[in-house]
Amino acid sequence: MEAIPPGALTRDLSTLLNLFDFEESAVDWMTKMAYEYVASGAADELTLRWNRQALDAIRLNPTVLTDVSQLDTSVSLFGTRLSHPILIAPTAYHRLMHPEGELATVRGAGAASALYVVSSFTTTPLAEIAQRATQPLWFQLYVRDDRAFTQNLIQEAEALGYRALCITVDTPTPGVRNREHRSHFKLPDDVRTPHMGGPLVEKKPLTWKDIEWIQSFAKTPVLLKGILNPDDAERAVESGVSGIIVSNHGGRNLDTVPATIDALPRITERVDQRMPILLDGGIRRGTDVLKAIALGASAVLVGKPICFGLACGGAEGVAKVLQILQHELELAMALTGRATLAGIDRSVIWQ
Ligand SMILES: Cc1cc2nc3c(=O)[nH]c(=O)nc-3n(C[C@H](O)[C@H](O)[C@H](O)COP(=O)(O)O)c2cc1C
Ligand SMILES: CCCCC(=O)C(=O)O
Repeated sequence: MEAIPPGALTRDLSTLLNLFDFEESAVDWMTKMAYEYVASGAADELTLRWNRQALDAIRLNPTVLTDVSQLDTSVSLFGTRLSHPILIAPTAYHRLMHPEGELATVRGAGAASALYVVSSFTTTPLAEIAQRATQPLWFQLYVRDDRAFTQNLIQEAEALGYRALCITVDTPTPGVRNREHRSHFKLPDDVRTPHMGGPLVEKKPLTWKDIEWIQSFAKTPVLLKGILNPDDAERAVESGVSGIIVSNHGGRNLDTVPATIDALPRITERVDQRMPILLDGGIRRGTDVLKAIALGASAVLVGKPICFGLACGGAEGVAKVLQILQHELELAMALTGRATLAGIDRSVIWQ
């Protein structure tokens, strides 16, 4: 790994005003390999681009002269009250982005009152993250062929106070990652993943039977991360899981699947309030959060911007990314005449 640039922990973030600024600045603070790993999408990166383009293409239909003097962005998920609906998506290898890795992320989450979904590929032990958490944590699970290992990992996370389990179901294999390969992605020797051992090279298929098996002993709510197909959403309801995350893995797995915001309305319709739906993919502006909620999401997650925030400024960078998005959401609510998240319905979308 190249040396961490001098002053890495004290750089000035005041000129970074939105999430795109963070991405642009992060290029200067990351190794080429780390930047390519985070920023790239699968194959021709069509889905990666569509995630953004589809959000941009949605126009808003504001209501004027409503009382927006008291904005309330809070939401309850599985019995936990959150002060805003913007969660940290699980992303691997934070020590590749900043020397403090996940310990910086969890401090940033605390400063921004954000729920943090910790990746199976964390480069910091789950216990150390939990020790420093002041906001709720969830755990993202990659199911390994060794099911006893998986069961132990789930039980370890639960015992440490992780409050929900997000099982990633869209990655029977990683996708075509040309940019990652071109930059010769390899974890530096001093960056380890204490809960995963090696990379994902699983042979035993993960199926609905495994989801039932996990639910037979899991004590915390189980969510499926990576649903795009309404039939799968229906099956998820039938399988008794507590929620789903509509996700195309940030455009990193199967290229040419639709933007998540385009997949959301059909899933919302099919699920018909039977469980909460979360969404990630391309959320960069407060208006994006508002659009996702209008189309049926209870909350959203952000992936790449958190990695870029971490690279630009450790905990402070993570907190600032989240605070910007949260503030932009408040402005979007005030300007569309919606004082609460419950008030953000489809009528806020220009049809
Ligand atoms: C660098 C990086 C690493 C990721 N690692 C994981 C992971 O370990 N587990 C997982 O379920 N998803 C992982 N994801 C996918 C994210 O959880 C999320 O679905 C996606 O990044 C959301 O899109 P966005 O980056 O446009 O916000 C990763 C994404 C990125 C960019
Ligand atoms: C095999 C997946 C590793 C982490 C991940 O989910 C990602 O890079 O998107």
